[in-house]
Amino acid sequence: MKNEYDAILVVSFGGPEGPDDVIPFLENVLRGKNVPRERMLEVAEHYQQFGGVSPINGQNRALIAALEQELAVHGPQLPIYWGNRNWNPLLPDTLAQMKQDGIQRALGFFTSAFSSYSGCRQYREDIQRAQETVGAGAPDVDKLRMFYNHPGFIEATVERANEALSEIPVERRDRATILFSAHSIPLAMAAGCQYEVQLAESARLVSERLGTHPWHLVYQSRSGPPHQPWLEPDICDFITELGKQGDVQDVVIIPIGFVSDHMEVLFDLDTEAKQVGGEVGINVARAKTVGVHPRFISMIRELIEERISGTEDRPALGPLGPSHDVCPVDCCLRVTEIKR
Ligand SMILES: C=CC1=C(C)c2cc3[nH]c(cc4nc(cc5[nH]c(cc1n2)c(C)c5CCC(=O)O)C(CCC(=O)O)=C4C)c(C)c3C=C
Ligand SMILES: [Fe+2]
Ligand SMILES: [Fe+2]
Repeated sequence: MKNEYDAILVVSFGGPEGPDDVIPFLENVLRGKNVPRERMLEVAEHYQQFGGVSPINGQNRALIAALEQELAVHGPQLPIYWGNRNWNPLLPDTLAQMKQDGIQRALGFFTSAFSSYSGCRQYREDIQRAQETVGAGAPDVDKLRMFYNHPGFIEATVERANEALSEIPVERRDRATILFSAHSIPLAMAAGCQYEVQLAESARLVSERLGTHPWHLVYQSRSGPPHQPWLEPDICDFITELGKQGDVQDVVIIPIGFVSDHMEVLFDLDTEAKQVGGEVGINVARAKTVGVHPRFISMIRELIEERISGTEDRPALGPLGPSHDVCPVDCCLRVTEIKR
């Protein structure tokens, strides 16, 4: 069966592009979320230390340029649009432009490899709201499947990890501990999705291709009030604990939960986690995210082709199989409280 599409829509998070954007951006991010204002101001300070500019928008521009090139060479010949949840270009403006250009049905690539409310359902809600804002004639958008176990994502991550491992002195390299890091979320939210299961599976798939390193899945960028439980262990606490145990010399962080080196990677890992490593006598190296790795870009093209052709051949590594194309009604529900 063949599906007709006339565009690709890259759907992402957005980030500030100057000091005056920081607070309004963070207010957009945190609208409706239970996060103390002090935490927001603390995060604002991280952004201000980098001139109020998050690299995420530039990284998405680079991703789109690389994908345009990939589609120009291999097809399908489709225009690529880009819309964000939290900062310009915002999804309603992008969908209005798509309507003006006569686009009727697009395939959506979300910059999240893992299923969560934030990375799946919330983006679908954002698109729906944008369609309502644009009104009649707004394009339909079908989301591409989650790619946490796609060979393209795993192979690109493995290559990035090997680059970071090569920074460790060769005589110590095989003993380096690997920390796979992902954005923490409230435990209640985690109960409504496959986030932890998928993260653990990606980490396993990558680690088995790296050799026999000890490895752990850890979390970063926690934002909730202190009484609310979020996914743990926190990466900085974990490195501190490794330091106390005294038998780990080198740690390689793989930011498996993210696809580009945005502010949460630069600040929470390169600044904070590396500083903690220094304090406890552990050398910390950090692998780059997949970014515009050619295998990651070819994976996006493969996901597009697979969906257009309707083929049954949908590559996925490991036992969990390919993720669904169309989210079931209860996919990535926003659970705010765990029922006991
Ligand atoms: C309740 C859950 C979350 C809160 C609160 C939250 C706050 C928060 N997040 C950022 C910046 C980023 N978050 C990103 C990804 C991301 N965030 C959550 C959850 C919460 N964040 C999840 C589950 C994820 C992963 C899925 C996804 O949407 O990507 C990202 C990366 C986005 C990307 O496209 O790569 C950023 C950047 C801030 C500044 C913030 C509030 C202080
Ligand atoms: Fe976040
Ligand atoms: Fe989902």
